[in-house]
Amino acid sequence: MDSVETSHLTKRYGDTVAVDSLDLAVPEGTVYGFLGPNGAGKTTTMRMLTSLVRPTSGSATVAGVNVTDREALVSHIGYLPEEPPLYDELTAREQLTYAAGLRGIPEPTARERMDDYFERLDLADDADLRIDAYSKGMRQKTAFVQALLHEPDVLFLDEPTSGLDPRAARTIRDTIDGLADSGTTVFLSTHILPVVDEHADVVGVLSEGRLVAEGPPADLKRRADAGEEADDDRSLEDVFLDVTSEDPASGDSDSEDEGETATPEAASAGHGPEADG
Ligand SMILES: Nc1ncnc2c1ncn2[C@@H]1O[C@H](COP(=O)(O)OP(=O)(O)OP(=O)(O)O)[C@@H](O)[C@H]1O
Repeated sequence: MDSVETSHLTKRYGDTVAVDSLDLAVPEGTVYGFLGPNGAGKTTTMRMLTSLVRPTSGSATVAGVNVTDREALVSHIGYLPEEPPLYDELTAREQLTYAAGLRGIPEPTARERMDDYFERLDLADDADLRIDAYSKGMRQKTAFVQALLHEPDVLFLDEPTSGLDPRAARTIRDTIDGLADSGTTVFLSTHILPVVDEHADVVGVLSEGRLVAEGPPADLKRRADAGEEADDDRSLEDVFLDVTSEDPASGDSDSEDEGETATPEAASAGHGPEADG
């Protein structure tokens, strides 16, 4: 069974098709690098897969659970969104104890896991300070631990190393590798392509709501090479710019304009709360 399966998954906001008939099949224990220009539909996809917004049409299961069944889904998933929900008036330890309680994790277990992550992420000395005194990186570390404290089957991460110093970023990336080795599926959305290149088993590139390329990073680079003069230095960035530069799905893909990777409309993403989730 695949950990993440979607079939014609679609989300519309009025006239905007944020996600357009997406078909995914992500095997257990995979690190899936989810790429795409601003406004491509990555966040919307992850919000559907974590049951925060309802698909307009199509279907999806995560860890075998239909994403419309939020109650059944929550124990199987962890989500680190771009702007993590934390209570400023709590300390990191209080915040995580509270989150662990909601997930039904026994307190001694929660404490043990927390202390382990605090050590690894260099947060131990600050774990009893209020979050409103935290730097962006300290908040990010707290939210990362919150997303995985209950050892979910599938972990959705949106820019997990955002605001982190190099050592903490490395720890997070090592943690991702370790989780995948032990069978956790990690769905990783980031604009930092070298991270995806190094850690993802499979990469999917979304553009205007559609999946325009998918495969192991090495395959994508090799495939991209085939149409070019011999060039051993193709990077994932080159592939990304190629497949998102025009609308490849329409077959109209000869473009020189490397800088533009999304339509201006698609780039002006708004992330307001939604009534139908
Ligand atoms: N709540 C909403 N209401 C209306 N439109 C929305 C909403 N959320 C997203 N959209 C639109 O859906 C499209 C996809 O947005 P989404 O946030 O999923 O993109 P993204 O790939 O995560 O972008 P980024 O890389 O900038 O975070 C955009 O056109 C955006 O404006």
